Amino acid sequence: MASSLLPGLLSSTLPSRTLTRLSLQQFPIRPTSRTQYPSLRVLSIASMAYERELSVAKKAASLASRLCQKVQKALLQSDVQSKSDKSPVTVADYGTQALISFVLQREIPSDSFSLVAEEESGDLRKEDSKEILKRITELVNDTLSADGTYSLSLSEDDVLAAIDSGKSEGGPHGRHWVLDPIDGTKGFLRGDQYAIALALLDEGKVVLGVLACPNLPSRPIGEPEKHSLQNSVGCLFSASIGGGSVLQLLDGSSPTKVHVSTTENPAEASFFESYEAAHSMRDLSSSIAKKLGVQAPPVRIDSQAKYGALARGDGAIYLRFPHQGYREKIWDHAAGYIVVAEAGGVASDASGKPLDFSRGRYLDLDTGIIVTNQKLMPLLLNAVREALKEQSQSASTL
Ligand SMILES: Nc1ncnc2c1ncn2[C@@H]1O[C@H](COP(=O)(O)O)[C@@H](OP(=O)(O)O)[C@H]1O
Ligand SMILES: [Mg+2]
Ligand SMILES: [Mg+2]
Ligand SMILES: [Mg+2]
Repeated sequence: MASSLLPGLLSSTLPSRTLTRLSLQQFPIRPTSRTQYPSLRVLSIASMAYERELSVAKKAASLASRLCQKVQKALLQSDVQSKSDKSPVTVADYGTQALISFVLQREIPSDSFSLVAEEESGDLRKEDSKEILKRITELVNDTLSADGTYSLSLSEDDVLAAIDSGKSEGGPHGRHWVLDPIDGTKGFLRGDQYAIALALLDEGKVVLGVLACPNLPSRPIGEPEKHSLQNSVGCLFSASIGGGSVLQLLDGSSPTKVHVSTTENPAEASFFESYEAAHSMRDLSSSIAKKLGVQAPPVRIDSQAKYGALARGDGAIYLRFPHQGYREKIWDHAAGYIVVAEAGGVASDASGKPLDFSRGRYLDLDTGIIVTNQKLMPLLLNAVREALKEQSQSASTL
């Protein structure tokens, strides 16, 4: 588990000869009044089986959202790198992954710690990344010390090791944390929506999920602004299996249970899709929406904030149809999936098969992902089937 992270972590605080005999349990957590999350009411309505894991996941995601907000406020060009697949990655993606990996290992010590996460440290270990690594380490340490829970400081090696703890392959056995440190990095860079998405798999099933959406308004998307008090931003969705889905504000307001829209009438339903046109085929979504009789234009926002918004009923449908050849990763959906499922929604691939998170880092699925409420799902599946048939017919006549 934390073996790779632990020695470096402790090296600044302990004589090296003591390192082999120490475990993380020997460093008790010291909560302060500021870090006492308003978790009591949440825990009373959430499944007790994963109570501790859920509370740690919420704490980790909340801390990470502070780190991300700080970076988003003062985004510098030097904070952004381009990965080998040309997608952007920022100091906040790396910092969040290191921070959450550290908090999980520290607070839930386990010999079989496993984390399936998006980022890895390869680029940060290069000679020209020294400055960026220093900045990430400072960000992580500043966030930890501002919180007051931890009195130690991570070294650059600790940060690299914490990031690389996310290399697990996941799979159908045992427990695996699943993390997208910033989902919607493009939205984050634009100053729009993004989410910190953390879930836990147990024997191949998603058993809890936390979605921190620092820029998501507390009022429903699309609803006109009313009173200034209702205009706060920063939502924390959390769910554990059998415990329902809960929304609280990142500023710590009291939690409330959320439920997906109960509409049975597609004409009243609005649908979400990616803000980025390259991430989902818009002509296909629009053909599906038309067949269903959806009247409203699509609501386009980045990240798993779409799942959060759907879970509280802001819209009734989420359509995601990546271009051919794109393979969905489990961290792009695990947390959002359980937040919606526990709010009474259903998610499946385009052929109606449930999403299977037990097959490793990828979600191997048929064509796309669709999410809605129980009543609309059969209608939606019919519309998807017809639209896909038409799409393949028109492709074969070209
Ligand atoms: N061509 C593509 N098709 C579908 N999804 C893509 C994509 N390129 C990137 N993505 C994924 O889309 C995620 C963002 O989702 P959304 O479109 O809902 O905002 C990205 O997550 P990251 O931002 O974590 O890399 C990335 O994993
Ligand atoms: Mg990415
Ligand atoms: Mg993502
Ligand atoms: Mg990401």
